[in-house]
Amino acid sequence: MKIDPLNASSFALSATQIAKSFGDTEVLRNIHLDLAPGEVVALLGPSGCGKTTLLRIAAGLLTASAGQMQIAGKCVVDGRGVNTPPEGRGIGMVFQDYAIWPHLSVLENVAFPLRMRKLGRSARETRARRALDRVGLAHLAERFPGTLSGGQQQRVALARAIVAEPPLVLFDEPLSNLDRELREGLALEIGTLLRELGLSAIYVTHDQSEAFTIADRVAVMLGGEIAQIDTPERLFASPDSVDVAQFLNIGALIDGHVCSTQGFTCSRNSLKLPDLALSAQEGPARILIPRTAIRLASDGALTAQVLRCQFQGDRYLLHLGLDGDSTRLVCPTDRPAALNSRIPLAIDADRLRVFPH
Ligand SMILES: Nc1ncnc2c1ncn2[C@@H]1O[C@H](COP(=O)(O)OP(=O)(O)OP(=O)(O)O)[C@@H](O)[C@H]1O
Repeated sequence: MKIDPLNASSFALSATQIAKSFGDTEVLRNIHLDLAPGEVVALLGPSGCGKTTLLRIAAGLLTASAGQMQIAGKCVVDGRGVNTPPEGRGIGMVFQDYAIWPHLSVLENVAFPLRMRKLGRSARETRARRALDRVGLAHLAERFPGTLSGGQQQRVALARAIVAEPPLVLFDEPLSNLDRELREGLALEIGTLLRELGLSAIYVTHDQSEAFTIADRVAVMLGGEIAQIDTPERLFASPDSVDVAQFLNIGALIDGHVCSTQGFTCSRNSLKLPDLALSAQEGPARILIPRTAIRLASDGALTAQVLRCQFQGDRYLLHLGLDGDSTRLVCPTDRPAALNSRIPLAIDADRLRVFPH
């Protein structure tokens, strides 16, 4: 059977050439983003790269300067004056500051979107209790938000965002006010819940591990553009650019030269990786040595000095200096190594990436 590719109207969200400027400052440029139904995409990037601006345009809280956007097949932005207000987009939203009403009980807060959709009282209550049950808060339905912890308040906001099972849920750094342990647990729960309910979502964060936990695909945003959008695994295995590799902190980046006879030679000629079957074209290049490409091996081709041995609870991270070069590498191991000791390293050539200059 022939499967039709998705067209714009079958996407949960489809954005084309979205741009945004504040005065003379261009903050977003040429944004293309398609979300399949049931897909979760994280917008990941450093502070100021435009993640929140893009999310606010999707929410209808900001007007795009150019471009088109459809949500569940409905045009909400067309760059010629159409800008459907938030309440007309039928989306769920979860913000960093929870944005739940202190004067309403937990149940009333969660039922609120259903009230806006004119559902009867008993249907509202049944669905709100079900949503609360899904986030593990059924027992707190009658309480008021002021009596809840930060993590519980964020679950209320989550229950409210999903209660109407909207075509799209938007998350703006929802966990950044919580401590690390709670953040990790809730990120897992949110990811599971979105998948169980088959909801589509855009999730803004600057936390890589949160993005990788929750999202099917991650859009790395740099300087107002989507630099790369891919699954977490592919982003790590095949970053499209030096900037993406640097932002994701995948490994060491070394300037040098690719030569068919000598392999890779660094610019000061002190680091040579002659045995690597590099398929890159000859010439000046930067090589990425991911941390996953390095392992301790008695027959390793390189020698390095242990500059620091960092205990991380379930493993050690060795900070290494390569012989005759200022390059620093990190290598995870399950055993500690003595400071300043010299250790042999093997490099998995298949995992190296070469970026020609
Ligand atoms: N209302 C505004 N007026 C002028 N500039 C703005 C406005 N809102 C955002 N900006 C600028 O747009 C850029 C992108 O901001 P945005 O909040 O989208 O970044 P972000 O990636 O979400 O950052 P963070 O992770 O710090 O929240 C920033 O340089 C910011 O100063």
